[in-house]
Amino acid sequence: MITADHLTRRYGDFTAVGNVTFEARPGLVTGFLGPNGAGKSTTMRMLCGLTPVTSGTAHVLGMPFRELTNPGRRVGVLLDASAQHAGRTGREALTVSAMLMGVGRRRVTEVLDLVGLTPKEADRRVRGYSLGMRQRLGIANALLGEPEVLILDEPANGLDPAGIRWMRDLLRDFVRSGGTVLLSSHLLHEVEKVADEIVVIGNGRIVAQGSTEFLLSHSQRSLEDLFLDLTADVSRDAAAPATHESTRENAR
Ligand SMILES: Nc1ncnc2c1ncn2[C@@H]1O[C@H](COP(=O)(O)OP(=O)(O)OP(=O)(O)O)[C@@H](O)[C@H]1O
Repeated sequence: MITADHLTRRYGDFTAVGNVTFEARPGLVTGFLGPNGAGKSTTMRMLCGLTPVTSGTAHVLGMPFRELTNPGRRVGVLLDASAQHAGRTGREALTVSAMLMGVGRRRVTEVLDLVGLTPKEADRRVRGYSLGMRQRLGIANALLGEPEVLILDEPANGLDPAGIRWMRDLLRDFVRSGGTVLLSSHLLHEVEKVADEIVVIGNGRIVAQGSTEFLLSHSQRSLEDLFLDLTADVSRDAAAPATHESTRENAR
């Protein structure tokens, strides 16, 4: 379970994230959508204790992320695939993480195989990796500790079509076995296929949330049309965030 409760982050006078409240529940993929600069990464960083909150609370598995002992064994995080040590090989990067988490080396080979990085690719330095390969390595790192929760910021970015399908199957399998997934993405067709629940953020505020089925059945439109409508003119001065009911009005 992931819980954001009135989560707010200000930079000076600017509210990057304001009063964001939502849950991502076990057994479900929760899609986190919003235009560029809407506040998705800031929210995810607050959930992972990497950006301090101005007010509100962020809990993962019932506690602040920073209070989890050995967090990598509980929560798999991919926030920035390019933030990997360029001078290490993929295998070395994973081996260091495995050592920190107390995970056996065999798991490194397992996750490399799982994400489709060949032994030859795994032994190349990360600086020579394509975006898709970095993304696969980041996903491998998130899966390394066999966590219960995945927090993934645009994990499909740079993946080829086979990779995107693989990712979808992986996430569906993960939640089928009781895991929790929070996933941000700009690939709306993909989110429509993979997400059970959707949270839409615009200018730092939640503009809609609910089950994918609910949102789509009430709008009678694609997720792309609904998203573009909901985020077309989100005003920073807008009143309280939309709930299921007001989303229903919007979606008509
Ligand atoms: N350290 C910072 N200092 C000042 N402003 C920041 C900082 N970090 C983020 N912001 C601002 O907060 C807002 C939200 O940024 P964020 O990266 O969370 O958006 P996003 O929804 O993830 O966007 P994208 O889809 O482009 O990745 C943006 O206006 C951004 O410029």
